[in-house]
Amino acid sequence: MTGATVGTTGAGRTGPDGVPLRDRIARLDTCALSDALDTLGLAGATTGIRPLWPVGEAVVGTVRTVRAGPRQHGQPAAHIAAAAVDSAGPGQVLVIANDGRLDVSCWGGILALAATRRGIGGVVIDGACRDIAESEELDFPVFGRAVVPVSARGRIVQLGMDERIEVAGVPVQTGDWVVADRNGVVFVPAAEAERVVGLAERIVRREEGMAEAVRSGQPVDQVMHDSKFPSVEE
Ligand SMILES: O=C([O-])CC(=O)C(=O)O
Ligand SMILES: [Mg+2]
Repeated sequence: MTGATVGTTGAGRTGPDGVPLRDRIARLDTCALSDALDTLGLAGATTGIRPLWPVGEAVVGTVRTVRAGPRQHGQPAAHIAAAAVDSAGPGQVLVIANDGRLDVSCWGGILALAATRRGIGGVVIDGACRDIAESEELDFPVFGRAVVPVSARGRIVQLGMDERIEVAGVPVQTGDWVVADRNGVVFVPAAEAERVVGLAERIVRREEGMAEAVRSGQPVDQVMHDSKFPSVEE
């Protein structure tokens, strides 16, 4: 699946063929990126986080992190993620760490409306959201663990923004790349992006060769045998 590029960070950087890094990432999918991260021994692929409406195009962009947590006092407080929405923009994807909690939303239709008005590319939540029909209506991609009716209001707040967070056990920081598609969500550390993307491109070419071999009648047990997977790093 190819994706809609919404990333800006790194936009000036180009590969050997002069193609900007973000365009190269947009040609890849989460599976190829996950394989490249695996090969390099890097964390980045998450499990358990999926599109919460049938998002067609992949989301590709740079991360803005939000750390959510329980509200500690009874004073009126800013709504979860409101400050992040108000400060993010085109090319960015909000990533909300809420420790995988499924008992409370940390995203909803009003936030999605505000996010689309700012050109934000989507949201990835290690937790739950609500108002999913409103996000779908807005064509605003939402990835997370669950949809629930229970409001964030009075329960959780934004504890931090642009901090290093963990999403499904993966360390993530503002400026990292995120790709989210029907397979799930993968983060690519900004400092490793060139290496990961270059390797993922080679993995895609290898898979194209394997598919061609199957089409030409080779048995799949040969095509997919472990011995056909020499180090793709060389
Ligand atoms: O309170 C929430 O969970 C968020 C919400 O409904 C909205 O943004 O519309
Ligand atoms: Mg709402």
